[in-house]
Amino acid sequence: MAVVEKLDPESRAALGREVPQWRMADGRDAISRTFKFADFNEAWGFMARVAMLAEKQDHHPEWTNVWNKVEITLSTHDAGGLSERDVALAKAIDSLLK
Ligand SMILES: C[C@H](O)[C@H](O)[C@H]1CNC2=NC(N)=NC(=O)C2=N1
Repeated sequence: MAVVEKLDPESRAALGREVPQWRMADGRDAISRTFKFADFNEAWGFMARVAMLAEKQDHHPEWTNVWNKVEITLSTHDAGGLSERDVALAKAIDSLLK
């Protein structure tokens, strides 16, 4: 397994521009975003697509789903915090909505 580095300060400072829809997760070195859909069917379809992205990137979300709401938190367990992998997955997830 390649060593995964935590985000460097410049990349951290750029998060607001790179992934503007994501916020820092409370008390964690992680980013979170909440998605709301019309109903469970839409939410589940979104989760299925995120799951495929996660498998493709070998980078997996921490997530909860309540009916039409999906909350996703991204952090890199192998790095003990945020890494470029989290930014990449967040961008890929956002692109599912376009
Ligand atoms: C063996 C496997 O490649 C690693 O465990 C991957 C899987 N998915 C992962 N997902 C996340 N979020 N962090 C990781 O460190 C991670 N590591």
